Amino acid sequence: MITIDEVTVRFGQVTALDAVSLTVAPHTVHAVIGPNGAGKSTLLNVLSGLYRPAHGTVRIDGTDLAGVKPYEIARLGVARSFQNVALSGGQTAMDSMLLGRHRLMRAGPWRTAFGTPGARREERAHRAAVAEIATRFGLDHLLERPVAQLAYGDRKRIDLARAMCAEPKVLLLDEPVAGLNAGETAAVSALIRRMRDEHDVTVVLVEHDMPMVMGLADEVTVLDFGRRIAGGTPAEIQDHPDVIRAYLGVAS
Ligand SMILES: Nc1ncnc2c1ncn2[C@@H]1O[C@H](COP(=O)(O)OP(=O)(O)OP(=O)(O)O)[C@@H](O)[C@H]1O
Repeated sequence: MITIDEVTVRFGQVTALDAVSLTVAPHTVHAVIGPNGAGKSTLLNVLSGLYRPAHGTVRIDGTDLAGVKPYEIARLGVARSFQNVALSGGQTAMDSMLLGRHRLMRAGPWRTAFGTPGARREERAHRAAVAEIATRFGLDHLLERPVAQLAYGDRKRIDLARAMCAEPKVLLLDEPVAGLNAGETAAVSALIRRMRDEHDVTVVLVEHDMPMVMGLADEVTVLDFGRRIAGGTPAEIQDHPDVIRAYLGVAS
């Protein structure tokens, strides 16, 4: 369970989040939507510990994130994908997904560099785990390909699989289908659904693609100018007058 209670984040004069409260139930997809600048990415950055709220508390399974460093939050089982696919050029999909397992690796850089038997064994185990996750998500044929040569949609799916390699409890997704065509969007939606249903992952999803959100999310929180203006199931929020007003850009 993620509990966000009265969280306020300011950047100088801008209040990016204004006393926002919401809860995310375990093993659900919770979408955060709203017009540009509403505070959606800021909310994800608060959950991953990148931004600190000026006020309010964030708890993940009861642990208050105040003062907890981003790498410690990752150790708690929080992984994220990025709006702009953060995969670097020459590495293969396998290399990239191995990075996703970083928090699970025990061998430090020295043991790995000297190639001790323990470190080699551990690396083999991690490679096997990556291959298994890739197979499960139908991406195994891409593992040896340099990421830079992959189609954009495949890169997005590899980035999601990389996040899954951390075996997260909570997955933060920032616009996972931005720039994808309808077929690729359906493939990513199916992947996220499986993460929730088969891997017990709790997903917080920021996304502008409304049909995708409406088809996938269990709950939706709507932000506008840093405030939470509505929340509920997709059916409950889609006819909400404040939500319609926010999207039409009419002052409420
Ligand atoms: N690091 C920062 N420094 C200064 N201002 C910021 C920073 N991050 C966000 N903001 C401001 O906070 C507000 C909320 O931004 P945020 O990126 O969270 O919105 P968003 O809903 O994710 O928008 P979009 O849909 O365009 O990505 C905006 O006014 C933005 O300019």
